[in-house]
Amino acid sequence: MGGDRPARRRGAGADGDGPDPVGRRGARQELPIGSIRRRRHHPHPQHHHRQRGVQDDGLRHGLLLRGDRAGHARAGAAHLAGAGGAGADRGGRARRGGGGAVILVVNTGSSSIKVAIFDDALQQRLSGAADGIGAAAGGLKVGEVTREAQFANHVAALQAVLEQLEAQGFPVSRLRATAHRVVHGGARLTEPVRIDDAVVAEIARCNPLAPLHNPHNLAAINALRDLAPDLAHFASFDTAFHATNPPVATTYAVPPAITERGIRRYGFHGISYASLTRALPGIAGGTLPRRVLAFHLGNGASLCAIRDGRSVATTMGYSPLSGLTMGTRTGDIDGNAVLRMAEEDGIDAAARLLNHESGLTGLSGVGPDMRTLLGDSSPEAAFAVDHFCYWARRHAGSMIAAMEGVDALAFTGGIGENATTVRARIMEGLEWTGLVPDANAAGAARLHAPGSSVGAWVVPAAEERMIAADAAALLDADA
Ligand SMILES: Nc1ncnc2c1ncn2[C@@H]1O[C@H](COP(=O)(O)OP(=O)(O)O)[C@@H](O)[C@H]1O
Ligand SMILES: CC(=O)OP(=O)(O)O
Ligand SMILES: [Mg+2]
Repeated sequence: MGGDRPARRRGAGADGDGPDPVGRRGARQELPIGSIRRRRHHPHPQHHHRQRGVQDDGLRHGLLLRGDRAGHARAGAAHLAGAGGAGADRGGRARRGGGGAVILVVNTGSSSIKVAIFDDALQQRLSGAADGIGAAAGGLKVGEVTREAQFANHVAALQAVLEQLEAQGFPVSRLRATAHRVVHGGARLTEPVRIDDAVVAEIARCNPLAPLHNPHNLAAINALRDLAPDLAHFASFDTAFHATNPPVATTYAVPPAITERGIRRYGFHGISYASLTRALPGIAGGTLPRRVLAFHLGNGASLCAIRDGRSVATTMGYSPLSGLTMGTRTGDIDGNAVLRMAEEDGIDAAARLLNHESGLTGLSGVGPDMRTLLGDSSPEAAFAVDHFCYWARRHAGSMIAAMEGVDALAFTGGIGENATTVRARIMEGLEWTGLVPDANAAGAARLHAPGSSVGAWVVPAAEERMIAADAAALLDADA
């Protein structure tokens, strides 16, 4: 899957460009419908009371959906009728994308939106991504169509993606449901859910806990709920897989009154870990190893100790800031150091520094992109890569202790799937576990030598398929 991802441009790193690090802005982005036809026009009384609290990048352009719903629905329909575009009618002409209703999965990251279309058999029919959102240079790739683009904000990027999906046979009118990755579900949203106003409010409540992610997740959810109010919309949560962590793992050593305020460890990348747990037996052959140490190494990076298929410990905590060194995030840092920065530089500057200007970017002065760093000859870039590998190994020791040993390692995410030298350096540091790494060639799924007492595997990230499966299960339960 990593191979499908559009190349990231220097300076357009995943985490570095979000302009609102503490998620304080209240206004919402709105989706200019342009040529996109709303699925059905059906004014919704509750709709006007929906929780907002979504980031607004400050730009409003084109036709705003909420300005004149009926008018735009008519304009959109007229445009489609005139254009005779692929998939312009629900039951009639053959569409380029083939027949049948589909699920649209939306994975909104800090500077990218990945989408995928799944049919009833959960076969992926089309995938796409817009990246470099908010940066000077971005890109759009949907199916075989690729172009350079500049996206001022997530809603503009979503619109471009939807237009391309429509052009390739998957208009909004053909959707059975939309299904979203939501990074932070807090303590209450611990299973996939159908989105209603209460769910939106709860997600918005978690915005300050995942400032690089939740506001963008909500922007996409609100835009699609506006566009297709009658459609079923679902959310799967990155935090949910870790709901099985014991209290001793999730509780910070603070008085209970603080914990009750929600200040505890949650953990993230859970959709990726859930999907890895399902996929590993098929890749490794046999049943799921009893103790799996999973490495999700992307722009955000974390580890998860998975015992008997359940998360028992993970490196991220209250927010996706802690644990490993990341593209732009510090990973673990002493609370008193944070207080000092807040005191001397102000809270906003400290939040920006911790979330956007640190990690590989801060250490190297080059940027967050591992591929770029590996090709950079400066000592700073080399030190940033050293730091990443060293802390991945150190945290690995902690995860192994939490599950009292390890039977298999599994690497996923853009770095985990593709950066062979990074993987090799992490594995070299774990040979004390009984792991004997193999040649570790690019493209290999098996990374351990014959006779190694610990397995090591590459598991392509399949978050989108997992989210589609969650939504399909809820649709079936409703039927
Ligand atoms: N061939 C490669 N070699 C080294 N690093 C790579 C390669 N392909 C992707 N990456 C790295 O993967 C990271 C992005 O991971 P990804 O999982 O796509 O991020 P996101 O968190 O945005 O989903 C970047 O640091 C990128 O440089
Ligand atoms: C939770 C998180 O860090 O996500 P991402 O890797 O997409 O930034
Ligand atoms: Mg990711």
